Amino acid sequence: MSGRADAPLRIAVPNKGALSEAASGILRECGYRQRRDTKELALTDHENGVEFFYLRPRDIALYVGEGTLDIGITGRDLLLDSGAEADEVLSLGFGRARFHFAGRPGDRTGWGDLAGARIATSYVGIVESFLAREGIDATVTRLDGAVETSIQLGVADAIADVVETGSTLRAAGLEVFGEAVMTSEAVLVARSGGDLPAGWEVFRRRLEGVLVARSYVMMDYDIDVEHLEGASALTPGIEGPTISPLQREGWVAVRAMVPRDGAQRLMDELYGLGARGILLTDIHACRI
Ligand SMILES: Nc1ncnc2c1ncn2[C@@H]1O[C@H](COP(=O)(O)OP(=O)(O)OP(=O)(O)O)[C@@H](O)[C@H]1O
Ligand SMILES: O=P(O)(O)OC[C@H]1O[C@H](OP(=O)(O)OP(=O)(O)O)[C@H](O)[C@@H]1O
Ligand SMILES: [Mg+2]
Repeated sequence: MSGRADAPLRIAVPNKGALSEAASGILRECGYRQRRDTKELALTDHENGVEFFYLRPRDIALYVGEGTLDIGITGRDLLLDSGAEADEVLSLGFGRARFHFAGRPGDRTGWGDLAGARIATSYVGIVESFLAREGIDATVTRLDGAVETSIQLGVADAIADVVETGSTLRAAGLEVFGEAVMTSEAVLVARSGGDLPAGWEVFRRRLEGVLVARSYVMMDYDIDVEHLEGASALTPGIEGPTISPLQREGWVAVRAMVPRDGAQRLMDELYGLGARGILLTDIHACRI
C-alpha cells in the first residue's frame, strides 16, 4: 500500500445486519459523514479524507485481506471464519455474541458428543477449524441462515451459530451444549503486515476517543482537604485528579474521569467519606 500516503483512507462498513447501525453510529460519533439512505453503497467524506464502502460484513475481511480496502468493521467471528489475511486491530464493544453448538435438549451434553454428527452452520470456517483442533470427526453442512430449522427438517443433528439473547434457539426448541466456541464483537480489521495510509492514525485515535468516552464518565465533587487523599485514591483519573481551590476554607473541588461501570457505587463511597456536590456527566469524545 506504499505510494498511497496521501490517498483517502478506504474503510469497509457493514451495509446491513446486526452490526450495520451501530457501526455507522460510532463513525458518526467520530465526526465522519455517514450515508442517510441504506441504498447508498459508497460515500466520500472529503473533509476528513476518508471513503466508506458499505459491504456485507461477511465479505469485509476478504476485501481488507486482499488490500482492496484499508480497514473495515466486521465481527470477530466473521474475520475468523473468512480465513482472510487480516488482523483485528481494535475491538469496538458492540455486536457482542457467543458462538455455540446447539441441538435438541438432552441429545448432546458436550463437544465430545459431536463425533459423527451432521452439523449445519453459516460459519463453516470456524466449525471446521474447531473440529480439526479438537480431533472430532463430523460432517459440516453450509447454510445461509435460519440454521435452527435444519434440525426439525432432519438435515442436521446439531447446529453451530451465533447466540445473542438465545430467543431464536428457544423458539426452535433447541439448547446450547458445551462451552462457547468463541465470543465475538465488532472489531476493526486491517491487512496482516500491511502499511496503512497516514490518515489511519487519526481514524484510530478518534475511535479510541469515542470508546473511552463510552466507558468513562466525568466525576466532580467537593471535599474537605483532610479527606482528599482517601478520595483521590478512589478517583485517580488518568494522569491524576484535577484539584481546584474552593472559596470555602479547607475544601477543594475534585474532577476525574472514572469508569462508567461502578460509578454509582463510587458516589456512595465518596459521600461516605464526606464528599458533597457529587456530579456525574457524560463525556462525548476525548483524546487521552
Ligand atoms: N443477534 C445477532 N444475530 C446475528 N449476528 C449477530 C447478533 N449479534 C451480533 N451479531 C454479529 O453480527 C455479525 C453477523 O452479521 P450479519 O450481517 O450476518 O448479521 P445478520 O443479523 O445475520 O444479518 P443477515 O441476517 O441480514 O445476514 C456477526 O459478527 C455476529 O457475531
Ligand atoms: O440469540 P438471538 O438473540 O436469538 O440471536 C441469534 C440469532 O440471530 C441470527 O439470526 P438472524 O436474525 O440474523 O437470521 P439469519 O439466521 O437468517 O441470519 C443468528 O443466526 C441467530 O439465529
Ligand atoms: Mg443473520
